[in-house]
Amino acid sequence: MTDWTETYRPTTLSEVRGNNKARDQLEEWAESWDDHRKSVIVHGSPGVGKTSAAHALANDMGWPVMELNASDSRGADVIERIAGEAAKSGTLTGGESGRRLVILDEADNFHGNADYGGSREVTRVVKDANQPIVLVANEFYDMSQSLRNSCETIEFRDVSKRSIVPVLRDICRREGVDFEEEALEKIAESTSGDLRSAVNDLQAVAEETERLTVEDVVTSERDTTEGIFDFLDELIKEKDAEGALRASYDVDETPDDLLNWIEDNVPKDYEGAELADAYGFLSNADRWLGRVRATQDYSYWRYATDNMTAGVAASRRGDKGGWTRYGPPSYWSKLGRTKGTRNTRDSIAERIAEREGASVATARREILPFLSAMTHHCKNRDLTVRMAAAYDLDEADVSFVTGSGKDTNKVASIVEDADELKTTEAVEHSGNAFFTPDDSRSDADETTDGEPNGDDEDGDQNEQRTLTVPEDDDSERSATASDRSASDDSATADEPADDQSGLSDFM
Ligand SMILES: Nc1ncnc2c1ncn2[C@@H]1O[C@H](COP(=O)(O)OP(=O)(O)OP(=O)(O)O)[C@@H](O)[C@H]1O
Repeated sequence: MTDWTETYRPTTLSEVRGNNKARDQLEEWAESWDDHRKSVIVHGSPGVGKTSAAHALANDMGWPVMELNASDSRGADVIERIAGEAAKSGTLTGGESGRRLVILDEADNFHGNADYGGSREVTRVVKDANQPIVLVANEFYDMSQSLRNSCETIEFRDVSKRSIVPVLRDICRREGVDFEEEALEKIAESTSGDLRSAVNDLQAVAEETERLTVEDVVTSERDTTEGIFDFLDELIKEKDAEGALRASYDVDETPDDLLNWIEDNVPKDYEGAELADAYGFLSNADRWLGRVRATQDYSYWRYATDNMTAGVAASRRGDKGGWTRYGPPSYWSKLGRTKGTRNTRDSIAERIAEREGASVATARREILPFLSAMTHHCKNRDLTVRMAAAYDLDEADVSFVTGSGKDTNKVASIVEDADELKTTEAVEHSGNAFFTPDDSRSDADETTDGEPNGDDEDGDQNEQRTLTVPEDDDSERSATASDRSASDDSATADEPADDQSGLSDFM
């Protein structure tokens, strides 16, 4: 059976769904390339169509493609030869115009890796290019600043459920699969903005059934996640080090995902010294995973797995009983997985901790994810400005917390306003915690209203602070601070960690 993600890969830009703005920008970039001669970085989460868009663009423009993948090629000379030559040569077998499109996939993996010549080499090639180059990356900030500065930037957002469903519907029709509309919605919902996963899930379920129903989707979800819940129980509560390692062999998760699952759930049962020890092992595991990413040497996975399983089990002190509500890893914890983002995250968490009188761990695991959800894409501008002022956030920080592009005017103007706000008395002398999302309503004006009204006279009837959190271009979701105390099993792309206790407990 052919892979549907390949069969239904967009061949023209108009088939790239859910990122209209980015798509238009890409087209514009290509059409005006002769005038500006800049390369472009296309970045965003996995499976949202970045690489497909680059290929579709080449197709639309009639440009042959030359693709280079960071992990396939070893050594600076290879980069030089392929990207350099291709970039310089206007006469190679190009299209009618002599143009060809160079696609540098996994461009965030070149960074700091001597084997690949590091990012300096790439930056040089990219700067000197005589042909258009698209650099595709998941992690914008894993690329060096000079590389980022020498390129235009286009962000691909997670694909909204609303955009995913029609893609699935279309595939079903073309494959002759009968379906319940709701089943498609369920798939779209559970794949959190990743269109490739949605298509994969659709294919997996559709192959097992005559008519695709919601029940099929739910059953298949349960089958794939049941294993992990049993494993967490064994790891966290029951098995010794060796048993935990063995149990992990049966779990159908990548080490990266497994680490996220463990990291998010271990604090539900461990505390104090045992938790600190467990985190120590998890951060070792994380380092090994980083090494795998940097070198593509998968033999390091073993050390990562040893640490996250045997290490965590060995950290346990005393018996653990009872039933624990484990939950899937949050989008947020996945974000902390790379060095660049982790450093930014930790430095912001430290500032939050200081101001709020909370521990850094609480700031990182509880407060920051919450703020991130509330200021998603800076839509709640007023709140974002106040937050930036309260925690001294610069543009990179604001971009990190909100998910907005760092170089956007929006982020720059927020930081400017925050600087201004910092000089006003209100903030200087407040000394109050900025973050008070509990129900005490003691200083409602410090936190937020949904409107960017800029005045401070709203210490009124804020019974419940309702914040409108935009999900993406075409849909909106609302959340209230106190809603967050209620446990919610479903982790979606932009929701913070499932926090059983409610944030107010930590304040
Ligand atoms: N926006 C989209 N519109 C249509 N199909 C898409 C889109 N995004 C992803 N797909 C489907 O998912 C597959 C994988 O997409 P693609 O490889 O382009 O994603 P990506 O963002 O480059 O991910 P990665 O960073 O993991 O390479 C495509 O072949 C296509 O089937």
